[in-house]
Amino acid sequence: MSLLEVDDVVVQFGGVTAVDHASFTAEAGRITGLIGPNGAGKTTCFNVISGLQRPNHGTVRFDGRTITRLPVHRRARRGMGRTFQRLEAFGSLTVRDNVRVARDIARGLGGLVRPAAADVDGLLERVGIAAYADERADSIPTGTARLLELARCLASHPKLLLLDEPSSGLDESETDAFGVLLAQLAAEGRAILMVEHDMDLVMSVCDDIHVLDFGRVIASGPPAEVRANPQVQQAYLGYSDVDDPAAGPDDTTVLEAVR
Ligand SMILES: Nc1ncnc2c1ncn2[C@@H]1O[C@H](COP(=O)(O)OP(=O)(O)OP(=O)(O)O)[C@@H](O)[C@H]1O
Repeated sequence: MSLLEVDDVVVQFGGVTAVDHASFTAEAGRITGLIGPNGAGKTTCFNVISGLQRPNHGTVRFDGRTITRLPVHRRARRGMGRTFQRLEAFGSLTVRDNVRVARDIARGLGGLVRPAAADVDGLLERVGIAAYADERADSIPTGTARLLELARCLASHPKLLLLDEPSSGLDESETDAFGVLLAQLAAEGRAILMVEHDMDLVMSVCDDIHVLDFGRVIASGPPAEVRANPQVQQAYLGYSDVDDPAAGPDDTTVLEAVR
């Protein structure tokens, strides 16, 4: 059984079908990519999983239980953590205090079993931003702020990490370090589900990838299989090297060109 199961989910906004009978999973100990062109429905799927958006149809199961109608805070209590495309840190607090607040909120959500207090400085060290501990959160670079979001998320000991464009704002070497960190976080047993536009990162760190297009899952599988899928190439660039093998770049370039 997968830690997260999204089953036949439909979300409609008026006449727009943002998610169209989408089914996919994320497994403990693995990094799963959710990719697709702009407007494909990735953020809406994240909202359905985290409880911000009620689906018109379909089911979300987490850790063996149906959570489709569970409010956000109860999902968090069960072990779901999320970072957002838009940064959510408290700008006037220091980086360290931001993580401290996240930790304290998570402990407050703890219900019968309060999670152990996370080691705040240890978390800053872990995501590589200890040098910014005493800086105000609104004064740090965007890439660092994304790592702060990750540290805040980790402070609640999530079983599932939902990461929305976590690498945007990171430079190349920071992205490489981030990839290593993700692999470690997954190896410790967490499930990571990531929406990410950096195809190099997606292809190098993900164990499984689901591709959305117009709200539908058009491909699921390991990176090499997804990268070679003509429907995926078509969805991204309106080009398939199966239609005309001589017409375009090789499939690595096709996906890299999306960035
Ligand atoms: N609250 C809303 N009201 C109306 N339409 C919406 C709403 N949220 C999303 N949509 C529409 O649903 C579709 C899917 O949007 P969504 O933001 O989930 O896509 P996405 O894959 O995350 O895109 P991006 O990569 O640009 O963030 C789009 O057509 C979008 O315009």
